[in-house]
Amino acid sequence: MTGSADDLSSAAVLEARDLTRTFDEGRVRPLEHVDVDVHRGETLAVVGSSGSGKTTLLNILGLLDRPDSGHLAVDGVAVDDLPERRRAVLRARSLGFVFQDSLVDPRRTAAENVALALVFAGVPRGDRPQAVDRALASADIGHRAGTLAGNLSGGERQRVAVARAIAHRPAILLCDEPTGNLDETNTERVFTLLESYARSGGAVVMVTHDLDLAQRCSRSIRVAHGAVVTS
Ligand SMILES: Nc1ncnc2c1ncn2[C@@H]1O[C@H](COP(=O)(O)OP(=O)(O)OP(=O)(O)O)[C@@H](O)[C@H]1O
Repeated sequence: MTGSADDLSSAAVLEARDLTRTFDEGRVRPLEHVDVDVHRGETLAVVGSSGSGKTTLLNILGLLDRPDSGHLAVDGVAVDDLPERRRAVLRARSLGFVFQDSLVDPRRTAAENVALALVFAGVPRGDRPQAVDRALASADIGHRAGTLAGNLSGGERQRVAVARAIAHRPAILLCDEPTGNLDETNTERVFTLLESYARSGGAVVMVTHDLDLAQRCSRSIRVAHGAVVTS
C-alpha cells in the first residue's frame, strides 16, 4: 500500500462501472448495471437482505468471480481483459480478505499463518519477519504469536485472520461478515482494527448484517433488486 494517513488521496482504489452478474441463465440477477467506487481511508459498509447480492459484489471486487459485463479497476489496474495469472498476482498483492470464518490453519502458529500469507503476496523473505510482527501487533495479538491457531479463542483467531489479511499492506481490505461469529467485545475489537487500517490509508469494504456497525462506517451502500444505492 502506498498511501498513508497523511496522503489519503481521493482517487478510487476500486472502481466498478456498469457491473452485471446473473446466475441460472439469467433467472437470478443480483447485480444489474451497478457502479461502486471505494477510496483510500474509507470504511464502506455493504448491507442488504439475505440473497440480495452482497457476496456476489464482494467476490467480483475481490477478483474471485467475473461479472457478465461491466468494467472494474483494482488499485489502478483495469482487470476486464487481464488473464487469470495476472489477476491472481493483483489479488495477492493489492487485496486482503477477511471472512466470517477465515479458516486460519489450526496446526500452524499465529505467526506462521501470517508468514504464509506473505509468501503468497510475494513479500521478500527478508522482509517477512518484521511484517509478521508488525501485523500481529497491529491486530493486538502479538502476545500469542507462537501459539497454535487451533489453541486460540474464536476472537483471537479472527484477529490473526485480520493480521494475515493486512500483513502485506494491501490497498484494499475486503471483509465478508468479519464479525459474524463474534460476541460484542470481539466484534468491537475487530471493527476497531478495520477502522484503524482505513485510517492508515487502506480502503476497507465490509459486508455486514450489523446495522450499528454499518452506521459507524464512513459510508454505506445497500444492495437490493439488482441495484446498489447509497443508504
Ligand atoms: N454460483 C451461484 N450460482 C447460482 N446462484 C447463485 C450463485 N451465487 C449466488 N447465487 C444467487 O445470487 C443471489 C445473491 O447471492 P449472494 O450470496 O450474493 O447474496 P448475499 O446478499 O451475500 O446473501 P447473504 O446475506 O445471505 O449471505 C442469491 O439468490 C444466490 O442464490
